[in-house]
Amino acid sequence: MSNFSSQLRLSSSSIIKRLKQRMTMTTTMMIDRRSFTTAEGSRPTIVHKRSLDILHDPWFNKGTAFSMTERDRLDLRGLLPPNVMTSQQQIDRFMVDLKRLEAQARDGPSEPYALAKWRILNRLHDRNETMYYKVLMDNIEEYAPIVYTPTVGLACQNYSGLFRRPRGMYFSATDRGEMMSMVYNWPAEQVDMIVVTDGGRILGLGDLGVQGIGIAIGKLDLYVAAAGINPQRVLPVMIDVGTNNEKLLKNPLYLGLQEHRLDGEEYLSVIDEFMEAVFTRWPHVIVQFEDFQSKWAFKLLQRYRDTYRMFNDDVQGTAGVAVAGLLGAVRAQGKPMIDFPKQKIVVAGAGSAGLGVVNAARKTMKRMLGNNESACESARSQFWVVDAKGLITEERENIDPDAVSFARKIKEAEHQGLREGASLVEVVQQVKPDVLLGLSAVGGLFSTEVLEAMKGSTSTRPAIFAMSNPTQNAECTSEEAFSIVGDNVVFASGSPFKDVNLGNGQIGHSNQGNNMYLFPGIGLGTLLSGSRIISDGMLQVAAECLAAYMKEEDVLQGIIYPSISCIRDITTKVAAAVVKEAIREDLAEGYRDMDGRELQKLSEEEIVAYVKNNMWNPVYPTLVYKRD
Ligand SMILES: NC(=O)C1=CN([C@@H]2O[C@H](COP(=O)(O)OP(=O)(O)OC[C@H]3O[C@@H](n4cnc5c(N)ncnc54)[C@H](O)[C@@H]3O)[C@@H](O)[C@H]2O)C=CC1
Ligand SMILES: CC(=O)C(=O)O
Ligand SMILES: [Mg+2]
Repeated sequence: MSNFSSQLRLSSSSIIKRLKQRMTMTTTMMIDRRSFTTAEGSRPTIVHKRSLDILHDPWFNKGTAFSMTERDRLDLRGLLPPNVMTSQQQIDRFMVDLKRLEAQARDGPSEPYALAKWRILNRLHDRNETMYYKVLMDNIEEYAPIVYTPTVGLACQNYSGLFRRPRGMYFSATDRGEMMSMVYNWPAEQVDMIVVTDGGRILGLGDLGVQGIGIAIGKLDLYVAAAGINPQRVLPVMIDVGTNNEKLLKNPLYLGLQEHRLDGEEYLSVIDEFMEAVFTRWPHVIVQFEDFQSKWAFKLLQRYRDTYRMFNDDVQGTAGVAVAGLLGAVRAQGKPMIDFPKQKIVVAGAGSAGLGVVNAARKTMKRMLGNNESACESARSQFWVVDAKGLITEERENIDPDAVSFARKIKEAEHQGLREGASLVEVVQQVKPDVLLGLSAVGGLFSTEVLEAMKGSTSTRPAIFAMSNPTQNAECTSEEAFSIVGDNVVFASGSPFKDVNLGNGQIGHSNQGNNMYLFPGIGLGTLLSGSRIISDGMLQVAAECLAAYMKEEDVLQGIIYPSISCIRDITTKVAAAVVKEAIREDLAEGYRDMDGRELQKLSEEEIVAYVKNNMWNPVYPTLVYKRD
């Protein structure tokens, strides 16, 4: 270590102090009409509106929590009931209303009940963002399944009916040639994070067209809650290129373009124009691609990843989360992670998610085996990929070009007693895998027969990952996995399931294996590092960080993912790991007044402090009016 860097370490607490000061200064300097302070809530925010305009602006509205002096300052006196409430009293009042719904739902949780909760939360989101995120963050275990999977799926399916107030931006095929100017219609001067979808494949629910904007909103809710991205700097985007969903095409109340999806070069030109427009207005923004059909997911990722700050959550986020879970499943067997390359893995589903997972898991095995040719071959031979047509081998006719490198050699298949197109149950029976992982979007695909076949697994602790969303699309339930395969199973699913009571005081743990554990940290880490691209290395360290987060004693009990209540903590760590890797790869150009060179000087501890200090918290700032 150089003298300089050891001195740096010695004085790390003073540097953290310096960091804090600098970041406070940055906040002050950057105050614009839309920004407001975060942690302390004491620094005033300048607003350029008053009276009812303030009450109708969810970015600034505090409702009954406006103090009397603020009511005077902002011409609000008389426009609100006189009793000034604390933010906690406001939340208590809101929760009484929400919980009343629970008491009325005598049949227990049901879809209409979940959707009613979504509507109540959505209305709060429209009225008062600070309070909305406070409620969400304080009750994340209860409300993540409402604003995110599974209920967000239901909300998307019903979006044309549920739509009240717009949120986010809509770019459509009819806006070609206009995007560069219309992007300036968005009121925020600064946008850090965009989640964009074309609605082509929303969760496992298929083509939902324009209604898919709900998933972009739900993902960004997690960016705010988990990563502390300022809600005034997130932008959900729907690119409406039409829909091939016949029901929507015929529905007179559908809100999107009622024409078939654009394809080929026409489609690409729309997405190209959108990317150029948003990166022209906000050169530092990060764009997360979400729920595109697989045929576009891979193509667009290849097209943009070396030029723009973007990633595909379904391909790359899911891959990292799955790899972390697969490593956990090895540890749950009492084995070291380095034994991962010995695992036999059957994957059902060869779309953006399934192939993304196999690709990343193979790379991890290869690295563990020494990264040479034989390591590559060895890693390849551990995976068996099955799609709607059965086992994928080199004999597959008209094989999807994205799946070619995952096809088994016909000799290998025969050696295993299998053939092209063998059914999932046959593959499981013959391979006797350690892990059965589903990303097929087919609810119940892991039938009793398939799960019975998993009893033949050569693992001491077979793992079942039913990762498809939402709940009804999960390949099996946790109850089915434990009751059919056995108490020793390691279980994970994309949408949450309850733990299973195994009797004798034992619990079968239901883990949630969802990309929500990575995408917020990948986004935040990229933002704060100022990396121009999102490298494989940055994604890799994110996955490793998630894997390392789990403690040995938990993993041995079959707990391979953290509880969602830790999501802010895990996101902080993932983001710090991503920043560190971007610095190591010399990609980090810095963020605001923390330039690349300053970043290079930070110790690990300082990087974590830097991340934490840049996370937004739901605290009402003091508002001060100034004329435009
Ligand atoms: N847990 C998580 O974090 C994530 C879960 N997902 C879920 O993964 C699912 C798939 O997403 P994509 O790959 O983008 O969709 P996709 O539609 O591109 O792929 C589905 C794949 O499943 C295959 N399949 C269909 N029927 C099958 C059957 N009977 N047996 C075996 N395979 C079958 C299809 O041939 C295709 O290869 C969705 O339900 C999505 O919600 C996606 C991303 C993240
Ligand atoms: C979780 C997610 O990204 C999906 O199901 O598509
Ligand atoms: Mg997705």
